[in-house]
Amino acid sequence: MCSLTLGNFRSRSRTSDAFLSSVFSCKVCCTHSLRCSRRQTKTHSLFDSDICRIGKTAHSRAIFITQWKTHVASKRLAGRATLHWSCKSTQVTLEEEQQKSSVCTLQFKNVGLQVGKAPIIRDINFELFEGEILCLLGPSGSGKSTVLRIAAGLTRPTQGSVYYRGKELHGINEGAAIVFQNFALFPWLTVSENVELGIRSAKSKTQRKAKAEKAIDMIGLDGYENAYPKELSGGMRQRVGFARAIAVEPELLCMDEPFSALDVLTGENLKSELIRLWQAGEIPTKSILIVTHSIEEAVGLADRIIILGKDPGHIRTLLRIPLSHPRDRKSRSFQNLIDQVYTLLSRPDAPSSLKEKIPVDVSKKSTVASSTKLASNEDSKYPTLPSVRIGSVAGLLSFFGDERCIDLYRLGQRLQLDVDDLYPLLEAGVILNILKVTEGDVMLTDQGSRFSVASIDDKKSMVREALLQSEGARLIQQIYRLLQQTKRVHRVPEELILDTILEKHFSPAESRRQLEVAIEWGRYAELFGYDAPSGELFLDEQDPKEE
Ligand SMILES: Nc1ncnc2c1ncn2[C@@H]1O[C@H](COP(=O)(O)OP(=O)(O)OP(=O)(O)O)[C@@H](O)[C@H]1O
Repeated sequence: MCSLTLGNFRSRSRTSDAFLSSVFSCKVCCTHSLRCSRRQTKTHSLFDSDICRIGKTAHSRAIFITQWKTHVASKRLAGRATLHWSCKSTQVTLEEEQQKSSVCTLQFKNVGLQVGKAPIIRDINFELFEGEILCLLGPSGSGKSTVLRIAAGLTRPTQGSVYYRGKELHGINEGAAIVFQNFALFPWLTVSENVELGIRSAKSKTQRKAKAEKAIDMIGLDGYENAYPKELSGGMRQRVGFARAIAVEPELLCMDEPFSALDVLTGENLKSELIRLWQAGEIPTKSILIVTHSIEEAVGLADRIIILGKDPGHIRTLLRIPLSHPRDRKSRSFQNLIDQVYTLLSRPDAPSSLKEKIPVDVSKKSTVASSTKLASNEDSKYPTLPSVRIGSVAGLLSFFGDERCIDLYRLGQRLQLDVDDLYPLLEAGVILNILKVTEGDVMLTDQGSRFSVASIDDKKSMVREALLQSEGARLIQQIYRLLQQTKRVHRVPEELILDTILEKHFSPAESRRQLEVAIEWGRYAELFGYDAPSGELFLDEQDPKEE
């Protein structure tokens, strides 16, 4: 038994849920009723199975539903089938509750990756179905590219399994092709040669050439076959990247921020062409997995969005986008989804490792050495410090003007910042107790209101207090405590902090980044200083030049 859900209809007719239920003889949930009548529903023989030919009127959609139900029943598809469409849309989006079709292309089961001692991702579970575009969205460092690389078989997970078309993946995924953010073209090869490079399925050179030519034509690069990458604009180079991926006729197309290196208009153009090729079935691709850090891009493209959190990378939530293509970005439903995703992304994770609170001295001048040993918190992961300057967070407050509360999306627009840039600023604001993020809104806390009008000295002492108390700043607290514990000199080489604290929790690159942020924040708060020539951190009560 399947059930159909009709979503987002304006309530404007006499037709009730009960009526639809009787017509379709299966469970029908209507959020609103649909204009149709018995006479109209009886004309269902007019229906053509081609979805594109569904009319714009409500009754032709109703006919479609009838047919869809029959279709679902005849195919004996498992699970709940769901039919969605938006009241403003002229087309129908068809989805089953969890999938577009019941054929699973890719499956991640409890997938994790650990590099050395550093966990990169953990417990990644999801399925990607035929006919589906799945977006991986999340802050920097949440493991989006890692998941994509694992799907393409370029990285081998250290935990769990990946299945491609039901078979466990070992090595390169032969059914997948990948499009990279930075195009990854060979500069010494022509467009044709770059595209031909990946085609392994061809039996002869002629066949390989023909496949490359077809992909080049399809992606609008004809005339440029003999050009070298340096002769092409960024947009054209990425077209070569797409052509190279399409030429291998992949069933799974993996894309790692493919539009982010392009200017907005070029990116939009390429995106809409890709969607057109995909919808028209001109490319053999069955499923698309795409990494982005742009909410608008994710909502604009995806059927489902996986929102990832970090420390280590994990799935926070999975969201369905019940909109048809082409999507109207100005529509209320589109904007609502953007708000929803913003909210989900900006709601801080509550890392389990933060349950224990470290006792610290709130007073900067305190010389009482904590009896807590350095090792006491070694095993619990430090929350990642967002890589932003305190000055930028302070600057953010000026965009509030007289308001205490601003919608996240509006704030992003006001600042002209994408989520990847806005998110760390908000995270820092929360750590510093000057911002609060709830349900799609950013609010100034009382402390935030005081901070925005405070003198520089007062700002510093507010930051100092927040850093010593906030659970999100445990790394800074640990460094501060270590410096206090170091007898007399109160100096510690940065290498020691990297070795004993950071590299147990982060990759080497991230460790270095975390150290830089900790130094920048610690300096601002006058908790500790950094002597670049010796590479040592020292308690701020000491001036290194005096020694
Ligand atoms: N092979 C590796 N060795 C060490 N660290 C790694 C490795 N692969 C990934 N990392 C680290 O894992 C984290 C996640 O990386 P990944 O590139 O997957 O994240 P992302 O969400 O795609 O980030 P971005 O949006 O910045 O590209 C990063 O901190 C990265 O430095």
